[in-house]
Amino acid sequence: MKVLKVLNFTTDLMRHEDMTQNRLAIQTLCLSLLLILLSCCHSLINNDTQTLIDFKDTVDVGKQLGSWGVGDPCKHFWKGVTCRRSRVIHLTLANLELHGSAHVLSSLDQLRILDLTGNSLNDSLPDVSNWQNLKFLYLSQNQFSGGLPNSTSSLGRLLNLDLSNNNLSGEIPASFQHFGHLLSLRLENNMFSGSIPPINLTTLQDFNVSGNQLSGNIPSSLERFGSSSFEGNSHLCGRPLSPCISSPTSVPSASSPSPISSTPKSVPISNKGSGSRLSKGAIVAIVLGDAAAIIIMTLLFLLYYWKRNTVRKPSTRRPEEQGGQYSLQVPEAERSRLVLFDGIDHPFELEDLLRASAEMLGKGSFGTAYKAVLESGLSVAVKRLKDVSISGRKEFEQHMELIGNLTHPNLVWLQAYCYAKEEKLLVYDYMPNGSLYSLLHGNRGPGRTPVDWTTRVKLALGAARGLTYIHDTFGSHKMAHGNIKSSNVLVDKDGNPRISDFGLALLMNTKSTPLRAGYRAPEQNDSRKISQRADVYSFGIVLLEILTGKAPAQSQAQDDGIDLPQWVQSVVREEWTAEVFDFELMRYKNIEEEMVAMLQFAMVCVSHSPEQRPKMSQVVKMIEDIRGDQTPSGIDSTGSQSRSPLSEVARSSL
Ligand SMILES: Nc1ncnc2c1ncn2[C@@H]1O[C@H](COP(=O)(O)OP(=O)(O)OP(=O)(O)O)[C@@H](O)[C@H]1O
Repeated sequence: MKVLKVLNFTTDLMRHEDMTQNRLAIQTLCLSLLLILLSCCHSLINNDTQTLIDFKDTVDVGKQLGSWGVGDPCKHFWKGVTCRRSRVIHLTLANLELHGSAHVLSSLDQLRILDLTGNSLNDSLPDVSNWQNLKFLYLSQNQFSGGLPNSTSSLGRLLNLDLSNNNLSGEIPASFQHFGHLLSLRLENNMFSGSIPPINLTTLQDFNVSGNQLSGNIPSSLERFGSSSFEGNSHLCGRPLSPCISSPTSVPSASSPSPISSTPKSVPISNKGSGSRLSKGAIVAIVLGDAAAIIIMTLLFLLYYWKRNTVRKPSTRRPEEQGGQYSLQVPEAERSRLVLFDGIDHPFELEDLLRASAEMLGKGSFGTAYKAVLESGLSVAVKRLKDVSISGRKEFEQHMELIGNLTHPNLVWLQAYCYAKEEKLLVYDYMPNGSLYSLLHGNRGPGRTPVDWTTRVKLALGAARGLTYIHDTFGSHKMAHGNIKSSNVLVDKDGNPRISDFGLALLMNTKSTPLRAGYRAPEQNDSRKISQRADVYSFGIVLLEILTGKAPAQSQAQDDGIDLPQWVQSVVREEWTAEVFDFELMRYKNIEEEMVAMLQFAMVCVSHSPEQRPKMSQVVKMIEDIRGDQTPSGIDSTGSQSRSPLSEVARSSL
């Protein structure tokens, strides 16, 4: 109706000859278009909001979603809800005693992550046909029943699927074979029956169908997963379980072959009885056709290489040799390779990046970072990677998908990436306010602006939330950041902290951390293996930096910094505890207790034994508790340093 009205209006408009009337009409037309646009957006926002409210009404028996219902979920805090461009993209509601059907969620068509783990949701699984953008689906430890929905094939972009520990039944759909990005498929402890379809995905790292009612041969493509992935299915056989035994008495069914005798029938090469042999003419035609196709392909191939080598020879000089200029080596043929992630406010192309004015920000463990200002005025940070350990394009792209889907407000978002033979570029949001490292340790001389306690707590809390999000999102994979340090906590234009460089430690070398000595957990000194517990250790060091104002050692030699946990312990033992805190903090009144509480917890984070360290979610809770609702503390005009109660409380905890 609205569109018709606009069309009629446009026709009317053309009949007007008077200029003033025309102008008036154009203004009204723009206004009506704007109104239509606004009403569309409004109805979209309302749809997601209404869906969430309906879901709460259906399942929130334990009243755990108290924050839901006030205002807009994308503008106000609704527990577990993350939005992008006013649409709900993440819904993470694990362990909240939710009970009932989740069907209503099927209309959230922009979801990237849905985590309903550990509730008591029942009924059949929701229709998934709208979830085409979904990357992570965690529905384990509920009471979902029935078969997988017919629309499962819509989930082709999934990275992780966990339906374990439910009452699901029916067959495992063969469409999983087409989930080209799937990293983890967990279906254990359900009632799935029939045979396992021949899923052959090179991407798959984690697979479990144990504790079901599956039967028949284990497909050879899945043998590489250990026996624990298949145990508890009494009719399943073949490697890595015991071999299938042939028996003349068995009669296997088509859909669920028995472990006894499952030799596939051979397909006849020529069907002699049917009289459908090819004629001589047909054979000659096929041979000629094939030959022509091969010749054409060879010519195209030669043409491509001739063009590549004569028309455009990419420079092989590094930018350093070119006087530090920003010059990227992306051959013409590979320029379409810039992949932008969904929801970018100002899309751009590789050409825009190549034309942009740029300055070097610095060199890190993974390569060189530049600030690039595009002609549109947009500033981005471009990271030019060196020594990428992942060599294949596909693997690189999958890794980027993983990183690019993390969109927590306390992470530096990856906007785009480019994979070319000579160049691997990552494009991030540009953070104009430096890093926590530069705020704490930069320019300690005259003219320095001190960082007050409220700001320090805000930065610590935001960074902890960002890291918790990384750990929670990849909980089942035990993925970690691997390079937590104050220079990787950047500050955005609004003064909010954002963790940078997530996923790079995994990209450069799947086993080791690039961490500098002062941030490295004791167990990493030998193995260098990254883990969530080691991240907590590194985060503990960041907390100690915030409290003491001192920088940790950057190298084993330790001539450029100190072993922070050791230093704190030695200071506290010598009873001049107030000295442990940054002298800049001493002018703020009434913060001693908060600082001491934070110090105690930071020291638990840097416990020698990984098991004694808290989880990041506990760190967040601790910082939230420390601050409570207190308003920023005022400056003590006397500047006096308080020793009590620091000495007693802090010493007793260390
Ligand atoms: N998104 C960004 N916005 C603004 N500045 C950035 C951004 N990413 C990196 N930088 C800055 O670029 C410089 C180099 O950063 P880079 O991350 O490459 O190395 P690093 O953090 O010093 O060390 P590492 O590689 O071990 O993390 C640093 O000064 C950093 O603050």
